[in-house]
Amino acid sequence: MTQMRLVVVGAGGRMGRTVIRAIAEAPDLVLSAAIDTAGADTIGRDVGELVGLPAFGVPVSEDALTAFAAAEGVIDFTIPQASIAYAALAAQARIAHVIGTTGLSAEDEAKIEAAARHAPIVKSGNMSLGVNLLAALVKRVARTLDEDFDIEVVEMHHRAKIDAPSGTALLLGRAAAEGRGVDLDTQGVFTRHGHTGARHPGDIGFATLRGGTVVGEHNVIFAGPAERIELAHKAEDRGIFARGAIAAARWARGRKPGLYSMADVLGLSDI
Ligand SMILES: NC(=O)C1=CN([C@@H]2O[C@H](COP(=O)(O)OP(=O)(O)OC[C@H]3O[C@@H](n4cnc5c(N)ncnc54)[C@H](OP(=O)(O)O)[C@@H]3O)[C@@H](O)[C@H]2O)C=CC1
Ligand SMILES: O=C(O)C1=N[C@H](C(=O)O)C[C@H](O)C1
Repeated sequence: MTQMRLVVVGAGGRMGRTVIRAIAEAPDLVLSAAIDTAGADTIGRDVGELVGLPAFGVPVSEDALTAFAAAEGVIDFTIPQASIAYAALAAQARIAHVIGTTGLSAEDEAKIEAAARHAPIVKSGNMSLGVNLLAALVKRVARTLDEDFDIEVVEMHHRAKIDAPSGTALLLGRAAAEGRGVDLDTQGVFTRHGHTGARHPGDIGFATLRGGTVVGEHNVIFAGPAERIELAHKAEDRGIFARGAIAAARWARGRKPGLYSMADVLGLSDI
């Protein structure tokens, strides 16, 4: 098979740079373009130089339309507004779109679902193997335990993160809700402050910590009578997300239109 031509959007971001470095190491992939925000100071710079590698001969561009027309896939860790615009463009170009961006609203999700009618989209709040395996375990444990076990999701990320709770915390909360057979939209508790009253049975609580350079830590606690089960994941390097996104792009190459998850990519959907 020929090398897969990939576009990275959000090229100058923490994840964009990590994905570019990971693509440079993969002999079956070629970075055909790197896109950043229009007017950003990265525009025009050589992509290799941007990520601390020898020059690629590919300048960072703001022209996504031309880039998508000449590619088979796009990897996107940006912001919600950008991801929905790129989903429409990727749908037009009929190329695979891997979306790692978090903090999407219900309206954004609906737009992505609409785009997925025309091209394959793999979207996940966490692209790592470890977290997706953890989600399967959380679902399994939640299926076994009843409301005597209170479920709480605790996450910590670096100080620059702009959304809360994290996409991963929501993914894990959803796995717990699914395992228990309840709806996260009605059972989720996202803030506690002041005189809250006692915890309601069946609540799924979320707690958010921000600080320093923490890549991403998640802990799902099942707190029962006189015992507690904790399932945790600690990300030590953003490379785990980049490798997952690349695996998703390879998996989505030539696949029929649809909205897929990392559980589909990793073969974990039936757990
Ligand atoms: N699913 C997963 O596994 C993971 C998801 N994430 C998520 O990915 C997203 C990005 O994270 P991170 O890399 O840390 O954030 P950064 O802020 O470092 O990077 C985001 C990049 O997107 C760029 N950007 C914004 N708008 C556009 C646009 N219209 N076109 C092209 N580029 C654009 C920004 O440029 P500028 O600053 O110039 O506007 C910035 O360079 C977040 O939502 C995060 O939660 C992160 C890690 C793993
Ligand atoms: O913003 C980040 O950094 C991360 N975001 C994702 C999330 O919101 O869960 C994934 C990872 O934890 C890092």
